[in-house]
Amino acid sequence: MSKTFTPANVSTHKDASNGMYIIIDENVYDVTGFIDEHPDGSKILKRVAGKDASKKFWNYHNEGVLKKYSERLRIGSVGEKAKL
Ligand code: HEM
Repeated sequence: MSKTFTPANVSTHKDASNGMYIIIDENVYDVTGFIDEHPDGSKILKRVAGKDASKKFWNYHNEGVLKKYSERLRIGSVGEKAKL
């Protein structure tokens, strides 16, 4: 299932109480259940929860990482209007 989120909506998902979402390019990922598995640790991911992390993501990963994890973590995309 794919939803459309506004950046403002994603920004409310910044800690465990409401789930942790991050934006990479035009997509939204729910990393709540992934944070403790992240190979470089949870801290760095918690710091960008609720935000657009595209620049940082592409500093450290390649397309293959997104391909591998998209099916599990992608929950939708960023659009002008939230269709929740
Ligand atoms: C959907 C989100 C993310 C996924 C699925 C993910 C996955 C991974 C994986 C699989 C690795 C191991 C190295 C590799 O296979 O390339 C890794 C390393 C790393 N990740 Fe992430 N990551 C995510 C988001 C982020 C974000 C937002 C940041 C920074 C704010 C970050 C920072 C790092 C760093 C610094 C490393 C270590 C790179 C290195 O050793 O060269 N990651 N991540």
